[in-house]
Amino acid sequence: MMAASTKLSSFRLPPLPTIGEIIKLYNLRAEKHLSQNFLLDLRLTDKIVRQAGCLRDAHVCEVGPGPGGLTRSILNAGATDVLVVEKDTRFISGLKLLSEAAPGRVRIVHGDILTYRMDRGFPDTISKPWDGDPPNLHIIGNLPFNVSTPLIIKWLENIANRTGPFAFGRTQLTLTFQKEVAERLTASTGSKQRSRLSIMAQYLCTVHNCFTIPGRAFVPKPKVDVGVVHFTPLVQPQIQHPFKLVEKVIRNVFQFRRKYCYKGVEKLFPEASRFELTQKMLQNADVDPTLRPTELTIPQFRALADAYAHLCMHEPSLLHYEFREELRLKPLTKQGNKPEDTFIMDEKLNKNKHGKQEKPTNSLF
Ligand SMILES: C[S@@+](CC[C@H](N)C(=O)[O-])C[C@H]1O[C@@H](n2cnc3c(N)ncnc32)[C@H](O)[C@@H]1O
Repeated sequence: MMAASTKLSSFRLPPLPTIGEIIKLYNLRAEKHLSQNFLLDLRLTDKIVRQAGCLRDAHVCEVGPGPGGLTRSILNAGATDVLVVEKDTRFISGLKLLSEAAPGRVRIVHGDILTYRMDRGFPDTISKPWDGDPPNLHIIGNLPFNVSTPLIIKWLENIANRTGPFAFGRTQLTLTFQKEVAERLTASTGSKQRSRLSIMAQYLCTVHNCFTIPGRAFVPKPKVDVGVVHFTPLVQPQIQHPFKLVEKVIRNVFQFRRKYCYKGVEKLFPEASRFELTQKMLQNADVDPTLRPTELTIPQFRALADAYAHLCMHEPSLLHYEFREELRLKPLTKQGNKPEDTFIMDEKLNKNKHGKQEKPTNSLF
C-alpha cells in the first residue's frame, strides 16, 4: 500500500502557475464559437478524472485541453502518455509549459478532434481483444458544447465498427455534456428525456451519468449545468445490425416523439407499400403500434431492427428510401401528413396537447 502511494506521488507535477494565472499570462479570453468554458477548480477536474477509474500508466486522449486544468488532473492520476487535441492555437504555449513539467508524458496535437485519426495516435501494443478487459486507453474531455453531440455519434459509430479509438478495444470515455444531453444519454424507458440519443448510446455501451457540475463552476459561466458521463462499450451490442441501419430505424421511430410509434415506423417505407410493410414490420417485431417511442425498450428496438433488416433483405431498395428526402422533393399537401395516416387510429391521439398535428421533429437527438 505504502509503495503504491509513493509510486503515485512520483507522478505529481512540480509547482506550476495556477490555471487562472495561465489564462492571464497568455491573455486567453474565452472564444464563444469554440464553446470555451474553463474549469479552474482542480478539485473538480480531479473528480472528473476519478470517474475514469485507475489511470496509473494509462494512455489518455484529452479532447480540448484549453489552459490545461483537466490535463493536470490526468497527469496527477498517473497517466504516462497524455495526447491532447486542441483546436485553438492560443493554448499551445501553455500546454508546452505543462509538457515540460511532465517530460515525455504530454503530446500536443494542434488540430480538430472531429477529424483527428486517433487510431494512429497510440501504439498497437496497447490493444486488447474486444471481448477482454478494456485497454489502458481512455478518452477524457470537458467537451466543447458545439461538438459534443456530433462527436459522441461519431464515436458510437466507431464503437459499432470497432474503428478509430476502438480499434484498440473497448476504450472507455469520460466526457462532459450539457446536463440535458447527459440526461438523454442515460434516460431509461418511459422517462421524459428518453430520446434517439438514449437508444443509440445504450445499445452499444454501459452509460453512467456520474455527477452534475453547476454552470457557476465554469469561467465564463455557461447558461446550463453540465453532466459528466462515463461510457464503456459493451462486448455484445444489444442490437447486432450495421450502425447505419440501426440509426435509421431509431431516427424514424423517434420522428414523432409524442405519437404512437407506428407513425414513425411508417416513414421507413415508400407511400405505395407503407401500410402493408408497417403492419408486417410491427407484427414480426411483436411491438404494440400504440406504444410511444419513449416507451419502447432496447429489446423492442432490437426486434424492430430485426424486422426491418428482414424486409430489406427481400426488398433491398428499401434501405435507400428516406422519407425526409421524399418530403423535400414533394411538399406536404394542405392537410399536413394526413394522407399518410394509413393506420386507423383515434385522430385525437395524433395531435399534440395544443390540438395541432405534430410535425416530424427536426432536432437531431
Ligand atoms: C469547454 S472548453 C474546456 C477547456 C479545458 N479542458 C477545461 O476544462 O477548462 C473546450 C475546449 O475545446 C477546444 N475545442 C473546441 N472545439 C474543438 C475541436 N473541434 N477540436 C479540438 N478542440 C476543440 C476549445 O478551444 C477549448 O479549449
